[in-house]
Amino acid sequence: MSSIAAYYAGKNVLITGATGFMGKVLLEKLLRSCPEVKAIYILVRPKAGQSTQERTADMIKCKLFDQVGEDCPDFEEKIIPVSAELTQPHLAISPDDAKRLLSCINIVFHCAATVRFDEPLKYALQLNVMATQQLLVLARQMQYLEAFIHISTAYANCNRRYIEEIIYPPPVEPKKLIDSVEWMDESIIQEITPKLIGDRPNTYTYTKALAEYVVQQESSNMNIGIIRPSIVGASWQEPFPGWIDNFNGPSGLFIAAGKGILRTMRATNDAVADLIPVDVVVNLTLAAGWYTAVHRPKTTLVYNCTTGGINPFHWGEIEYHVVSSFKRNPLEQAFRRPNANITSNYLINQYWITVSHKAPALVYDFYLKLTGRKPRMMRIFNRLHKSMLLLEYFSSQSWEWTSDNVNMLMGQLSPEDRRVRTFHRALLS
Ligand SMILES: CCCCCCCC/C=C/CCCCCCCC(=O)SCCNC(=O)CCNC(=O)[C@H](O)C(C)(C)COP(=O)(O)OP(=O)(O)OC[C@H]1O[C@@H](n2cnc3c(N)ncnc32)[C@H](O)[C@@H]1OP(=O)(O)O
Ligand SMILES: NC(=O)C1=CN([C@@H]2O[C@H](COP(=O)(O)OP(=O)(O)OC[C@H]3O[C@@H](n4cnc5c(N)ncnc54)[C@H](OP(=O)(O)O)[C@@H]3O)[C@@H](O)[C@H]2O)C=CC1
Repeated sequence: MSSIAAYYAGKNVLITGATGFMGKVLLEKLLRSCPEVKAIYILVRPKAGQSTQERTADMIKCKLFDQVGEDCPDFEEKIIPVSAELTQPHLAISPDDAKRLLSCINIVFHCAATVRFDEPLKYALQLNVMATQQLLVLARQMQYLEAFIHISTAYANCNRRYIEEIIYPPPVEPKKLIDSVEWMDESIIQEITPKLIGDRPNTYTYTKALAEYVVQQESSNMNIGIIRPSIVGASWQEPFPGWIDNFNGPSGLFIAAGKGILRTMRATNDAVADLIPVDVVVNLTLAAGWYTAVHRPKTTLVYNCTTGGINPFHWGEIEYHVVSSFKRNPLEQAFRRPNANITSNYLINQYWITVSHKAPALVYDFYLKLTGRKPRMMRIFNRLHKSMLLLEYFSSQSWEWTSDNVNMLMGQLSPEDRRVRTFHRALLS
């Protein structure tokens, strides 16, 4: 058994955000690669009329868990759903559940967050910063806690071009901001948000930067690790290639291009597209949990989980591969044949948006109306244009991240672990 799997044997793990894209993959990999893990507690909020238990039961039916179902048929018994709502006081965890968590948890992986770029600042603060503070309060009381791993983003400091594996001073003292927004009317907060976030593009990156600072300041004597993934895409190898369950980041735009809807997008051809497969991120995350608990670094280590510095890929190449892949494997019910082009020129992009997005949408909606059907194309294009506007910031420029801690972590792995947990070699190939 690899030393990482040996470490997690007999341990009780807590995951927040386990129903999310990355959280699911983390849960699955832990169950499959560390079969001796004792229990995995997952904080799951009731949602859309489903209880915590019902949501969990539904979640593990998804294809992602097929492999672990074959390898470890009783894996479900290791998953212990705990009802929580991270924006509520004490995370809305019942006193009994809290007592149980305090008495047994050895490692925490904090994945839960709002990743929306257009999230109102107050909510983004509540979930990405205040919930993290609440979780740290809980973690500090855990009698047997060995490591607390916080999932941040490589773009938390995207207002810098060169980003080291350190926690930068926050744009504002989080407590001051939290106290101010407590009493402010939503409309006032909305008014001042652009000024507050300053040279960051959205409330997401802003609050993720604040969260890192809070983790550093409020972790007292806990062993902390911070993971900063860049743009997380579909799985590369595990449990099978190509698994993803959302339209976030470029994924939605790739689909829109494959459906022949997206024909033009503002991006810079030679800007680095720092995409990283979700299974590679999860392998690094589990390795960091092991390293933090076993080697107990004196300071909080930050891991820039990025690819641009190791095996750079560019948006111009993405354009080529996305279009050629969908030409070879066309999507069903495509609106048109895939033929997307990126351009860094605003006017050219606006021209193509008019000619190859809006005009065809109007014509097609007119045809739908004529044939007694509900027009829908313009609505789809408006939603797509909103996504594109929010994502352009990230596809029009490049960043450089150091990766000394990631390299160090790789160096600590045994040959067996390197085989089981590719998070570096994969990027070199
Ligand atoms: C040849 C092609 C070339 C392409 C070039 C690509 C360049 C693009 C580069 C991109 C870089 C990305 C950099 C990310 C860096 C940071 C990473 C991280 O750290 S965190 C993760 C990132 N977070 C996000 O990606 C959230 C971004 N998304 C949002 O904030 C929202 O989705 C938003 C504001 C864009 C839209 O919000 P709404 O409210 O209008 O829509 P909603 O509620 O999200 O979704 C409504 C429905 O539309 C689908 N949808 C959402 N986005 C879509 C999309 N882009 N394409 C298609 N469908 C989409 C959803 O699945 C949903 O479907 P239902 O109603 O549930 O059935
Ligand atoms: N995807 C990416 O490209 C990247 C993601 N990250 C980071 O990785 C982490 C996970 O991201 P990702 O998996 O993409 O995000 P998702 O949006 O897929 O998942 C978010 C998770 O947080 C949970 N959550 C949200 N609000 C609450 C709440 N109020 N109470 C309890 N749980 C809640 C969601 O639960 P529910 O199912 O109930 O909504 C879900 O499990 C985040 O911290 C993000 O910043 C970093 C870099 C890139």
